Order: sequence, then structure tokens, then C-alpha cells
Amino acid sequence: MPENEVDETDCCGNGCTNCILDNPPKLSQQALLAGKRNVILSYARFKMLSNVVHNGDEQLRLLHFVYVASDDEENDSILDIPPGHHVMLRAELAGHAAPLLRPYSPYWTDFVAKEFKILVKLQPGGPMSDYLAALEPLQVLNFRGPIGNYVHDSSSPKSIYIIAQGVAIAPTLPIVAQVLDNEDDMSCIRHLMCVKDLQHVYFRGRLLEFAKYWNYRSCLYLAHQKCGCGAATCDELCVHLKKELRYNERARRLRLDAMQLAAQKISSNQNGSIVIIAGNSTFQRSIREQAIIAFKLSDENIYLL
Ligand SMILES: Cc1cc2nc3c(=O)[nH]c(=O)nc-3n(C[C@H](O)[C@H](O)[C@H](O)COP(=O)(O)OP(=O)(O)OC[C@H]3O[C@@H](n4cnc5c(N)ncnc54)[C@H](O)[C@@H]3O)c2cc1C
Repeated sequence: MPENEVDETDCCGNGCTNCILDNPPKLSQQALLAGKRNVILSYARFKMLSNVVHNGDEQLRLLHFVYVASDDEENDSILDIPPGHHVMLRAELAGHAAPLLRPYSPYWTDFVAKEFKILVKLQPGGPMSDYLAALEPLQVLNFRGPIGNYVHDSSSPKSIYIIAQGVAIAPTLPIVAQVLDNEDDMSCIRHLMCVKDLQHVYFRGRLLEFAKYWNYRSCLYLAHQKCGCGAATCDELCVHLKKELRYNERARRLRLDAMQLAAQKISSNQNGSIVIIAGNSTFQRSIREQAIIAFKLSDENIYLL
């Protein structure tokens, strides 16, 4: 059986937007070109290198994994998880008759060293969360992928609107980096983060590094941020909010809606626009509707991660 083939037992049953049954792990173009094998196409063993608390929040963990080769394996492989794709974690847990499957979206991958990192928000009482919370370095887990349908074509520059909710900012980072790291890519990015307040903005330093590029701009939408100005809403021009922001950070104390999205419209004349939405399914549905109103886009230009 081809190593990227799937059957019903590969589905986690959570109704993911990009279910593995509709998006089986794709053969890697880069691996084919390099004459190498992508190690993660069927379940592969990955050793955990670290399990680190993020942003001072015990419920948030940065997990780092490296591929474990078998003793007789030749060194003819790579790890290709393209931006915007996720992987499936399979774990056999005590008290569960069948293996437990949960998808996770890497925010960093090393193609040659065969390593990747994920940001995990532990869900209270969730079986995979309990398992991951207690994981010690050197424990070995099984992952498979890459799963997804987002493809970026650098030869056709676009206006790219990336809208992320909370921790789902993580899988959007490689999508941004893919554009900014290629100086021939003329695409322009608007990276819009929807979070409760500034405490819940993750990878803030990384966003500021991105902001050095001419074709990138971000904005934080803070639905419940308090501000000394006492007004119902304000933005980075407010002296009180500005004190809480880092250099050049842009923020609005309100929810992102169609009107706010339209105000983020990129003025340059690109080959069309796409919208990428990362977050839970309720968020994806709601932002998709707002994006259709704001940018008059059709469904094929909207990617849900
Ligand atoms: C494509 C995809 C990519 C994902 N990538 C990541 C990732 O990179 N990092 C990450 O932490 N999680 C990610 N998730 C969610 C992850 O797969 C698990 O659902 C999560 O870790 C909880 O698993 P669990 O077994 O502990 O709890 P479950 O038994 O699945 O859930 C326990 C409780 O938490 C609730 N819950 C589960 N997930 C969420 C959520 N996101 N927001 C609010 N409530 C929730 C459930 O409704 C339930 O009440 C992704 C999900 C999808 C579909």
C-alpha cells in the first residue's frame, strides 16, 4: 500500500476543516526533486527534545521533536511539512481502546535535521492534553502528515490577508516567513491577530522581526483589553495604550469585523487577494463571512487552516 494512503481509522473524528480523509499526506515535491524520502508520510517516530512553558502560562507548551531513524535506515530522507499544513499525532493511552488521534500545526520545521516544533494549548480534561503535559524529554511519539491544501505560488504575487485567533497564530508564522524569506516574492501580507488582550499575543518578538520587511504589516485586535483612557475603543494613537505596546506595534481595542478588514485593504496592484484563516471552526466561519463582505472574494480564495 502507498505510504501516503489513508483509511477511516486515520481520521480523528473531530470534524476538522481539512480532514485527513479528504487531504491525505501529500508526496513532497521538494523531496522528489532532491531524490529523498519524506519521513513523515506514514507514521514515523519522533523523540521529544523539550517541553517548555510559553509566555509564563503553564497551559501553553512549546514542544520540540526530532525524527528517530531505525538502526538500518540509510540517510536518504528529509522532513517536509509545508507552511499551512498540520500533522496527526497518534498515541496509545491507558483506558482508551483505540489509539487517540489529534492534529497539531508546526510553527517551525527543519527540513534537513528532521525536527519540528508545535505550540500546544492544553485543554483541561482533554486526554491528549493530559498526556502531552506530562511528557518528559526523550519520550518517543508517532506523527504523520503533512495534511492540508494551502499552496503558495511565489511567481504570482498576491495580497495575502492572514487572520489568526489566539494560539492559532503558530501555523501562520511559516506562511509569512515563506514570503518574506524570498526577496523575489512581491506578495504583500496583512497579518491580523484576534486575541483577548496583550497577555494573549504569542510570538510578539517574531512579529516585530517580520515588521522590518517592506511587504508586511500586522495589527492586533484586542477584544477585552482594558485601557487607562477609559474609552470603549482606542488604538495605538492612544497615549495610554501606546505605553503597553512595543515599538511600531499596531493595535485596536475592538473585535475584527468586515469594516475593520476593509480598512486593512492592501492598495498595491497585486494579482488578486487571498485570505488565510487560522482558529477554531466557529472563528473560521465567522471571519470567512466577514472577509467575503470586505473583499468580495469567492471561496476558492479563502483557505481555512
Ligand atoms: C487542523 C488542526 C490543527 C490543530 N493544531 C493545534 C496546535 O498546533 N496546537 C494546539 O494546541 N491544538 C491544535 N489543535 C487542537 C488539537 O488537535 C486538540 O484538539 C487539542 O490539543 C485538545 O485535545 P485533547 O485530546 O486534549 O482534548 P479534547 O478531548 O479534544 O477536548 C477537550 C475539551 O476541550 C475543548 N477543546 C478542544 N480544542 C479546543 C480549542 N482549540 N479551543 C477551545 N476548546 C477546545 C473540547 O471541545 C473539549 O471540551 C488543532 C486542531 C486542528 C483541527
